[in-house]
Amino acid sequence: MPSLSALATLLAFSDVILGSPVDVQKRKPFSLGQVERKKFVKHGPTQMAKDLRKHGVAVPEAISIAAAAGPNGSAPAVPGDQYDSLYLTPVTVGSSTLQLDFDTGSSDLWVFSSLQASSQLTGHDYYKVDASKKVAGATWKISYGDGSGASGTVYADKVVVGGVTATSQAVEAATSVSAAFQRDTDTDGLLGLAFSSLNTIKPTPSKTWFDTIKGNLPSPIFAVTLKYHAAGTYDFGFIDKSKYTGDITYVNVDNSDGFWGFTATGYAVGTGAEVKTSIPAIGDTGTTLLYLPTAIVKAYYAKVSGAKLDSTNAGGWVFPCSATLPDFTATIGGAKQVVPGKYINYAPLETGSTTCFGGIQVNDGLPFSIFGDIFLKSKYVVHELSATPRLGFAQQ
Ligand SMILES: Cc1noc(C)c1CN(C)Cc1cc2n(n1)CCN(c1cc(N)ncn1)C2
Repeated sequence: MPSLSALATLLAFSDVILGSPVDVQKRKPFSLGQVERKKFVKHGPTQMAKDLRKHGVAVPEAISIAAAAGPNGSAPAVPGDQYDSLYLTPVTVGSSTLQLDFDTGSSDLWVFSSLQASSQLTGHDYYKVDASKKVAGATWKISYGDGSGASGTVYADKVVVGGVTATSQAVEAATSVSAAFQRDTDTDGLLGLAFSSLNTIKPTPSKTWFDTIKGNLPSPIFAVTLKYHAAGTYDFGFIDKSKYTGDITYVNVDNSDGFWGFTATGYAVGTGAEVKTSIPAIGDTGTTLLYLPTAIVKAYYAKVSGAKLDSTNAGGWVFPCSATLPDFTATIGGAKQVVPGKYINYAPLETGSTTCFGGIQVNDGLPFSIFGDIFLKSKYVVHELSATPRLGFAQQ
């Protein structure tokens, strides 16, 4: 077994020793300016593993183990309230540690900041901006599906998640946030994990944190393990077999609109037969519920005693909190993904109410279905940001 230093030497001359055939174009002499990459901290074994793989050389176990222990990271996803309305993860931004909502349905890393009126900051941790890090002329403004939103200016600063550091990440410092965010004193901002094409910074969009650091991971992946009324994890750069059962089923992603898009091919309610139908959808950790076509939602609540659509008072499908809810199954990549019925009771309409709001609601007005937290919290979901992006689903 060659030593790590021997492998380092090997790799230092890998282009020569491995003799990878090089197709040298006949061209005029030219020189390429070297620009040092400052964006992240390198990890030797990870780089070795990548270089060996690039040249088709089997990666020795010692390197694989060292790489797996490399700059990959794991961070907790803690429910923001007793109903799993959202999940929060600690992130170091500059010199502040903030609780951010990791959102695979958007692509801005924005934070409450010292630029806001102090009245907006009550109950929040916030980013203390450093004028020397301001990105001149850059602004941002984001609006979400529920009408909430925020806007502000941009700073280039250190952002650390689960021990993985981006040394100069675009940090979107809020100058103003909507009332919903002001009221939600648990959330100090969002960290977007959709595709960078959705980033709202003007005049030049920036990369998401994951896009910034993915090249320094053993693999360009992150895995989402949200849990029912419990803390889960966001893992970066590795797959943790202890977090799922059975196999991971992969599907190709359509990211043409910047989302983690996929198509489910059928559904079932409870023990009923599968109904084969195409369900265009996105995975979205920033959305609380599971939004589906009206026909599917009606078929589901037809099996719930006392369920009704109360658009006026409740804004959706409700049922007696005592109701027994059937499981919901979506077929994705040929695999049956089951959501336990009890996960589909989101919350009482208000504290003490005996009427509960459904975790499955209609996707009216949306161009696709949204597989939000109600679906995700029974799954282990691998997000692979490779040349052809993929999603992998497994049962927790
Ligand atoms: C939500 C929520 N529910 O109960 C509480 C508390 C909250 C958080 N609170 C009200 C404030 C808030 C509003 C939003 N968020 N947080 C997260 C981003 N939002 C998204 C993301 C996305 N991918 N898709 C749609 N909207 C809207």
